[in-house]
Parts: sequence; structure tokens; C-alpha cells
Amino acid sequence: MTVIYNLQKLQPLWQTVDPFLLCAHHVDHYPTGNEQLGPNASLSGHQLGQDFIPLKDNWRMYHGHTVPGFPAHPHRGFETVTISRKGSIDHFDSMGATGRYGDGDVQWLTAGNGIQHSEMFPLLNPNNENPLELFQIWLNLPAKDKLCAPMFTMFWHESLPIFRHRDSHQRETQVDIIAGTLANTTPLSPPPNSWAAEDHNHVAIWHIHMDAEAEWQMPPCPQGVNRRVYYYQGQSLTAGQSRVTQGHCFDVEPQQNLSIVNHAEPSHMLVLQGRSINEAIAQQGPFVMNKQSELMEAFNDYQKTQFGGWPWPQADTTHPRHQARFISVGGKQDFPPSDDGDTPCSPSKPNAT
Ligand SMILES: O=C(Oc1cc(O)cc(O)c1C(=O)O)c1ccc(O)c(O)c1
Repeated sequence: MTVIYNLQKLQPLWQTVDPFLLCAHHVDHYPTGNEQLGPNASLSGHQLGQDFIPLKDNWRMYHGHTVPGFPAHPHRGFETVTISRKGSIDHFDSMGATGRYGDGDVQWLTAGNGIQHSEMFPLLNPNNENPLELFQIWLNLPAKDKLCAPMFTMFWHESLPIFRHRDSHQRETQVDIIAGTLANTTPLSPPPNSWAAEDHNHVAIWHIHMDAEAEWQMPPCPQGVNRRVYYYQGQSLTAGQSRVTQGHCFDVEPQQNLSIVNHAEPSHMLVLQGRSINEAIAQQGPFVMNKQSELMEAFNDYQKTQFGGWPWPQADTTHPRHQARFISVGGKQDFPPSDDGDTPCSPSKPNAT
């Protein structure tokens, strides 16, 4: 029996289904970093401010001019989940929260009634290349929660639950659990207004790594839950009875086990799963509401209040090169768990270029 369907080639912005709105996978091979933490290379050939297509190098500046990334911009009506895999991200927002995270950490930001934030990718290594890889996922909020208070949540990679399975040949499948229980592995708590906060919505965000030739059965989920698998790195595998090559996504019949047999190369997949919110969507750029009139209200409110303003020196502010990972929210600092029990240093003043 076929248990996968809608097999399709991945588009530059990965195609998503309700309750997800967007999934961007950024992979950039940045060169060494300069004094300003930007690329130590010529920027000619990059369409500065709008550099999304790597025409010249295999890296992009996105909306950045000096440092790559996304300088201050607003959101309303949904959540961003940023899964860093390689490299660092400097966060600043209109609530006064800031931080540096990366290398597997996950930031979950409930934009709710409105927030401005910046996400810059500082190139911290002046002597070597600065690879960056991250996923930015937009998870919709239901009408009842679209205007909730914004909230900043950080999952340090040291605390993320990991599910591990070894097949009969000791080949491993590892699943990093950002949301959604898998077998007996439960996730960290999502933000309280998230669609993921209600168990019966079965929201899952899983990052899967399978050894070459590993075999694993993804357990079923309830009828009516959308489960989409993005196969983005590897060579090929068999999902159910279908051969799938890297660079494709497919949907899974929820009520059946999905057998995955990996072929000769290690494979990486992302799973986005959840019950549909099933409400009308009115979207313009960074605002996602249910009706046109609510979009107008969003633009008017943003013009009037700037969603709290911008309390930082610049729209593309970064932290100093040697700043370790941290967050500061509501004046309270938090650091990744350390093995040696040492208290990490407090953050220093941010950079203004
Ligand atoms: O790239 C797009 O979205 C983003 C990805 C990020 O990693 C951070 C961000 O702040 C954004 C963003 O807010 O735009 C994107 C979004 C929509 C779209 O039509 C695109 O072509 C790209």
C-alpha cells in the first residue's frame, strides 16, 4: 500500500501546508569575517538590501548591507521558529530582548499582536570560513491568538530532546525534537499561545538524520493531521514503497507507520506536522491575519506604534565578536547549560557599525 503522496520537487521557499506558512532553508558558505563581522570579500555582484539569489558567490547578504541577515522588520499574527544548524544569529527586538544563538539552538518567537526583530548572521571567524545553515519556519496562529502578547523563547541545543533508534545492523536514526512527541521522547514546552501548545493539534517539528542504509519506522499520527517530510540532503531512500531522491518533499498517510529505508549516503530530513487551523488567511508580507480589514489595522498600528519602537543603536546591530551565546529577556539573562558549572560572562555592549 502506498503511504506517501504529493511527491514534489522542493521549491526555493519550501512549499508548506496549514498550519505552516513558510519554510526557508538558508545554506551559505561565507568567507572569513571582517572587522564589522561581514564577509571579508567584495560585495560587488550582490544586490545589496535584496540579495536572495547567489549569482556570484555561494553566499547571500539577504537584506543586510554590511553583515548578512535580516535587519529590523515587523511581524504580526504568527510565530517564527528558527532552527540554527551552523553559524551564529544575533537577535534584537522591540521588546528589548536580545541574544546570540547558533549551532543547533532553536528560537521560537510568538509575534502575536506585533513585534519588530532583527536576525543578523555575524561572521565570527576572521581566519576561516563561516558556514551558515538554518531553517526559518512560520507557524500560523489561530484567530483567537493572533493578537496575543509577543513572546521570546529559546531552546538551547544542549536541552533539546533527541530520539535515537538503532536498527538490527546498529545503523542509527537520530531525531532532534523541536516540537511534538515521538515515541516516548517529549518536547520542551512550546510558547503558551502557540498552535503547538494544544496536544490535540499534534504539531511536530522534527529534524531527522539517518545513517547510510539505516532503517526506521515513523509511527502513525491521528487521522486528519498533515505530515510533510522534506528530504533535503543525502542521495536517495525508500519511503513506504516509493523511491525518493534528495531535493523532494512528500506527504504521509497519517494513520500508517511509514517505513524509511535509507540508501548509500547519510540523509537529512525535516518533518513539519500539524492539524490544520482551517481559517481564512489574509497575508501581506510580514503580517498574517484572517481578513483584509485586519491587515489594514496591522499596517495602521505598525505606523502608529512601530510595535514598541527600536531601542537598539541600528537596524542591523550585532554583538561583539567574542560574545558567547546568551539571551536577555525582560532584563533577565539566560545562558546555555555549561558542563563545568561556570557562570558565563554577562554580555557586553552591542556593536554599531
Ligand atoms: O527568507 C524569507 O523569510 C525570512 C527568512 C529568515 O531566515 C528570516 C526572516 O526574517 C525572513 C523574513 O522575515 O522575510 C522570505 C520570506 C518571504 C518571501 O516571499 C521570501 O522570498 C523570502
